[in-house]
Amino acid sequence: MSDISSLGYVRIQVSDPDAWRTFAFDVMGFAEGSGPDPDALYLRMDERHARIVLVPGDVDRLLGVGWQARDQRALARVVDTVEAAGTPVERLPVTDADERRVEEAIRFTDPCGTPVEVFHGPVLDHSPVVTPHNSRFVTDGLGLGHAVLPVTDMDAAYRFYTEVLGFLPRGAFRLPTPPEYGPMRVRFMGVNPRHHSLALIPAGAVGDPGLIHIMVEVAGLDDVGRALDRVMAAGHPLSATLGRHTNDKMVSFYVRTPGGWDLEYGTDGLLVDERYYTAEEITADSYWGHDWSGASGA
Ligand SMILES: Cc1ccc(O)c(O)c1CC[C@@H]1C(=O)CC[C@]2(C)C(=O)CC[C@@H]12
Ligand SMILES: [Fe+2]
Repeated sequence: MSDISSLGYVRIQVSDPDAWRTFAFDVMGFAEGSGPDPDALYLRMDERHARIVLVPGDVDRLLGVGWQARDQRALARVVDTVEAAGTPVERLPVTDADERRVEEAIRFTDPCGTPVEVFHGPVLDHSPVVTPHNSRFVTDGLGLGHAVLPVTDMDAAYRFYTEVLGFLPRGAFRLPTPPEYGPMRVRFMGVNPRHHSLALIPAGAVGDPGLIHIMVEVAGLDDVGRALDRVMAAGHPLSATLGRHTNDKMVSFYVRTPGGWDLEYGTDGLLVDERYYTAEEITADSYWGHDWSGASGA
């Protein structure tokens, strides 16, 4: 198994924090978390201080994808294997670890330039998780959700995550592109029963924001439906309508965030049993729905 246990947090720079405040709390129903930066927005989902940290800045840009290791020994093994693979690793100073509300963290960039952090020892917030619309987020043992990243070199990135970091392949989706381009695949990887905590999508270049989407899971279809009602009422554009995916079986919709990337908001995700799972290639992204044509809501 991987020394990575789950997707712990994401840190993202945002150019329009005012729009984000309303979007995150009033519309998407995150609880307001806490943290040291009075200008940052802390999106809380569970007993962590924050799962999504939004830092105001000049452009919208992914600052770090934070992967959780079980303990300090697992983190030390990650340092060794990443350095042995030829990637320099930076140990974060205590002030940076404190800011992230973790005991210890490291940072490096993956082969396509995505900023990656690995940490252990999250500091918990035991106060009740009071979400504005009573949504309950599903994170126990599964992490915050999944991140989907654009990659310029799929083979290098896929090898790095699976062979260096030990992510488990959880199948692929062959994109419907003309045969002369050769096969282009979205690749999915997991580190726990959540079907995928990471997906990689082929991209010509990785420009800002450096992030395709973040998925968060809520406990029931009513949480998804009521969030969708609020999204439509607030006039946020849908990137994809409600639908059910063929691989993780999740019912979700995708809304364009003020940061120029999508938030996937879903429920009923598959829990993979590693004893029986074998990686597979899906031929459609969804059983129904997930209309990406932009006709609705945009
Ligand atoms: C196929 C799939 C299964 C489960 C997911 O959580 C998930 O995000 C996806 C990807 C959906 C979709 C796709 O397959 C084609 C390429 C798309 C449109 C993108 O560029 C972002 C989302 C991708
Ligand atoms: Fe997704």
